Parts: sequence; C-alpha cells; structure tokens
Amino acid sequence: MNIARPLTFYIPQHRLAIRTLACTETSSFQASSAGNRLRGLRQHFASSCDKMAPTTKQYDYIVIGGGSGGSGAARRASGWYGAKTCIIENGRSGGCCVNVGCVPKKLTYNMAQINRALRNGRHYAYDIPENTPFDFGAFVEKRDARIEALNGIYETNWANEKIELIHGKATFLSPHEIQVDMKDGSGTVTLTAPKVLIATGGYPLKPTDIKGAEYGITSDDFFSMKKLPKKYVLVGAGYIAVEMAGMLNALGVEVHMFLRQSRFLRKFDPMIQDTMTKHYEDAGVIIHKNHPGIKEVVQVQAATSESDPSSKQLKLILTDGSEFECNELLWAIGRAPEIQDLDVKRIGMELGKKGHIVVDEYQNTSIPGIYAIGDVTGQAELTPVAIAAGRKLGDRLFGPPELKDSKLNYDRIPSVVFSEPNCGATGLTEPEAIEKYGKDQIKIYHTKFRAMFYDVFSEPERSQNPTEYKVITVGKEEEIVGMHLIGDEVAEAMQAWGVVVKMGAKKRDLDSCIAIHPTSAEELVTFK
Ligand SMILES: Cc1cc2nc3c(=O)[nH]c(=O)nc-3n(C[C@H](O)[C@H](O)[C@H](O)COP(=O)(O)OP(=O)(O)OC[C@H]3O[C@@H](n4cnc5c(N)ncnc54)[C@H](O)[C@@H]3O)c2cc1C
Ligand SMILES: NC(=O)c1ccc[n+]([C@@H]2O[C@H](COP(=O)([O-])OP(=O)(O)OC[C@H]3O[C@@H](n4cnc5c(N)ncnc54)[C@H](O)[C@@H]3O)[C@@H](O)[C@H]2O)c1
Repeated sequence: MNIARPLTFYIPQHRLAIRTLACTETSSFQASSAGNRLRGLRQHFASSCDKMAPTTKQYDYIVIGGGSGGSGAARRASGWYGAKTCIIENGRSGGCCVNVGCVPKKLTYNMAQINRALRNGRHYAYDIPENTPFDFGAFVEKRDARIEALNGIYETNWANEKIELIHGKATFLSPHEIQVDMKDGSGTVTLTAPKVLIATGGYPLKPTDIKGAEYGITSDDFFSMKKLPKKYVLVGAGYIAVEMAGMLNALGVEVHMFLRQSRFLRKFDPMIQDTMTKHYEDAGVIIHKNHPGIKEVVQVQAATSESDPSSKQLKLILTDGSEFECNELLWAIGRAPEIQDLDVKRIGMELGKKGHIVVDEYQNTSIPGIYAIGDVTGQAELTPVAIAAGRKLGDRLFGPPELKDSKLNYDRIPSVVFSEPNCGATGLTEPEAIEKYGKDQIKIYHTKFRAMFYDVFSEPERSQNPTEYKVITVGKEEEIVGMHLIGDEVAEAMQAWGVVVKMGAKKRDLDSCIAIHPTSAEELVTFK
C-alpha cells in the first residue's frame, strides 16, 4: 500500500470543532440567509480547508482496536493511571467477542440448549410435542439488540474513563505516527504517541485454493442468519466448527462435519477428541472422517438474502470426483491476524510465519514503544487472555514502580468448548505431559460414567451422554499439571478447577476436600 505522507501540525481540540464545521457542506448552512459576510466566511474556510494538511493529535497511549484486548488495555491506562489515551476502532465497539464471537455464540448456544432440554423433558415424563416450534428470527432480533446495548456500554465506559474513541482505520506512517482514515468520510487525522498498542485481532479464513470458496460463509456471517437452512456443512475441526455443529444439531438442522482426520478438537487431550467425536455421531451429527477435501464449490441457487440461507443451494465437488449438495457451507478453518490495513511492514515490524505480530513475554514487538496483545499475536486466542494481557501491559507502562515488571503468565490457561456436552481443559494434555516429564513421571486419574441426570432416560440416549474426567499428575508429590473434563455444566465448573490447577494443587488436595453429593464433579475428589 502506498500512502502519501501528509504534513502534520497540532490543532487544539476546540479549533478542531470549528474546522470540522467549516469543512462540512450542510444544507442548513447553504440555506442560511446570513448574507455576503457569512458566504464569504464559508468560502474562506472552505478554501483554507482544501489547503489544510491533516490534523495531528498527541496522546500518551494510542490503542489500535477497540475489542477485548484494546478495551482492557486502554481502561487500565486511562481509568487507573490517567494516561491520555485514545482507541482507534474501525468497526463496532467491543470487537470480535461482543459482535461476532463469544456473546452471540453463547446466546445462540443457550437457545439451542432450550431445544435440547425440551427433548430431554420427555424422559422426565413431560408431554412435550416432538418439534416444539421456535422463531429463530425473533431470537436473532433479541440477540442483536443485546449486542447493540453492549456496544453502547463499551463506549460509555470508555467515555467515563476519559478514553477518546476515534472511529476509523489506522495505518502506520512511522512507528509513532498513525494515520486514521475517518469512518465518517471526513478525511484523515494523524495521531502520535510515545506508546502504541496493536490490538487489532483477527479475521476468519476462507481457503484461497478452492474454486468458488467465496460461496461458503465464515463465523462472522453465521451471525447474520435469521432463518435456519436444512442441510449444513462445516469444514474444520476446532472450537468454532464443534460449537456451531452442536448448536445447529440441537436446533434440528442436518449437520455434516468434514474432517481431514478421524477426530475433532485435535489440540485437546485424546480423551476429549475420542469421546466428543463419538458423542457427536451418537447425537446425530454426520461426521465425514478422513474427508478427501473440496475441489470446487458451485452455487446452484443464491440465498434470497444474507439473513436467509434456507433457499441457497450449493454443490460441492470433492477431490475424489464425488459431489455433495447442501444449503450452507461454513469454513471454520482458523483465523488470521488483522494487520493488512496497519501496514506494519512499512515500519519493519517482525512477523511470524502465519503473519502474527511477534512479541516477547512483555508484549513488546520488535519496535521499541510498540506493543501487541490478543489474537493479532496468535497467543491463546481467548477474550480473557487479551483483556488480562492488556491490563498487565497498562500496569507495566503506566503503573507504580512495583508493577514495572508486570506481564501475563500464559501457563495453565483454562478454556472450554461450548459443545454438547461441554468440554474443558487446563494445563497439559497427556501427550504433552509425557513429552515434558517422561512417561514414568506422570500418573493419570481417569473416570468415565453416566451422570445421574440420564438415569431415567430410555435407551439409546441413556448410554449416549458421557461424562468423563482426566487428571494428570507429575512426580511423587503428584502435582496436577493437566485437567480435562467432559460433561454437562463443565463450562461453569471449569473456572474453579482452573484456579485449583493454577495454584499448583496436588492430588492429595483433591482428596482432602469433602465431596458434594450428588453431583458429577464429586468424582474429582473421590479418585482412588
Ligand atoms: C465465533 C467465535 C466464538 C468465540 N468464542 C469465544 C469464547 O466463548 N470465549 C473466548 O474466550 N473467546 C472466544 N472467541 C475468541 C475471542 O473472541 C477473541 O480471542 C477475542 O475477541 C480477541 O480479542 P482482541 O482484542 O485480540 O481482538 P478483537 O476483539 O477482534 O478486536 C480487534 C478490533 O480491532 C479493530 N481493528 C482491526 N484493524 C483495525 C485498524 N486497522 N484500525 C482500527 N481498528 C481496527 C477491529 O474492528 C476489532 O474491533 C471466539 C471467537 C469467535 C470467532
Ligand atoms: N469457547 C471458546 O473459548 C472459543 C470458541 C470459538 C473460538 N475460540 C478461539 O478462536 C480461535 C479460532 O477458532 P477456529 O475454530 O477457527 O480455529 P481452530 O484453530 O481452533 O481450528 C481450526 C481447525 O480447522 C482445521 N483446518 C485448518 N485448515 C483446514 C482445511 N484447509 N480444511 C479443513 N480443515 C482445516 C484445523 O485442523 C483445525 O482443527 C480458536 O483457536 C479459539 O482460540 C474460542
């Protein structure tokens, strides 16, 4: 990208307002009957606007990206330490998590859980009709309203903490000079600061080597859908594919998962991979294992609108020559760092193999005074990680002397997949523990059982709902270095288990705690 470098100078805030007014061709201004003097004034401002170079504004801290990480970082710097801070945000406030990630996903998951509960109710003698009708479009409207409210809450919090929100696209002119192409079309402004944070997140990938790949959608588009299609294909085997497959299946959509291998969630412990893949099959998801891959996507019929893929028809031509028809195809093959607009190559920033910004343990990039956090760095792509990294960085850069060495510890970060049932993990998987400590040093505690909730179910559902736990310990002290859980309500329980493992608990600490009966989790404190 070739961006002409403008001349810059500083204009105080109140002057900026006058300049903006003068440059804006409002009809009320044109219709004014103020006569020649006003007309002349307008001409004067208009012509000087044409000649004016873009404004430069100065801050202590420029934060690029108003998502989870950027918000956490700016609020700590400005709200706690009074640093003069701005957030540059090109999209909707709150970023991925609020708009196209955790929040709409979890609300949709909750909705799907209700459908699942209605079906389960029959096993508890409720007279619930086979297919209780629901209005997905009406739900989406409620979900969107909540997201809009959250956008406002973010902006109110920033304003309360004296963070200036600048709506526009940021590009580096030099390491400490950032040009913002204003979203309202008013042109560009240049901002400078001794400290600049990049928190621009990522975007979902589509394959570049498959003809017609553009006819498929990504997780971003998933949240525009107001009508459910009949037959859905998901490509990918990670968090997003598994969560969306679970939700769609619970809502009665025919779901096909195309896996390159035989199991999904391959970054998780083999126990989770095996049990969850089998369970999804039992629950009705059609899993195409060792799938040959798609050669071409042909759009037979377009969707009537972005929000209604129900009439859309796609033909997938597979690499083995066979064909497969569906109404929607979602690529869930990972995310890439959002760095194109920033033009970080211009300032010589070091990037990793997949384009992520390389940072050290203190979130320093290769350029002094420029920092990066969150998904753009490719480190544990989770909302609380981005927030925590942003806060620690704020402590280090603007906090009191005792916090000058603050940094986030990326060890033993718990996470869950909002799958059906949930699964969660913290610490090392069994293969990782063996590799790190040696097989003879680790001891595994494992249990698989049917939760009491399913005792009154009839077969086959009775035996198809697994609960399974694995605890990995190391050495004579049996320190817990990994915990892997599958089961209903694991997502809520996992937070506390995350604390336990982070504290360095030993197996004997589990034993020392009295069980809570009757629960599933009591199995974790009653291992033999
Ligand atoms: C479908 C889905 C579900 C998820 N579910 C969960 C979950 O349940 N739990 C969890 O912990 N995590 C979840 N995640 C991951 C989580 O959303 C991300 O890890 C998190 O949002 C990353 O925060 P961030 O601040 O790094 O980036 P983002 O939140 O993506 O924010 C980056 C912001 O930068 C802006 N931006 C980019 N370039 C520019 C530019 N040049 N100029 C100005 N602004 C710019 C973008 O508009 C964006 O708002 C999910 C992700 C997805 C996609
Ligand atoms: N509950 C949560 O906390 C949650 C939920 C959703 C997303 N996230 C975060 O967002 C990130 C992105 O999620 P994601 O699911 O897109 O990525 P992911 O890295 O978890 O999974 C991508 C999957 O796509 C597969 N894949 C890659 N290229 C492929 C190809 N050409 N064909 C078929 N399969 C291919 C990979 O093997 C992998 O299984 C996650 O890593 C996670 O950190 C978290």
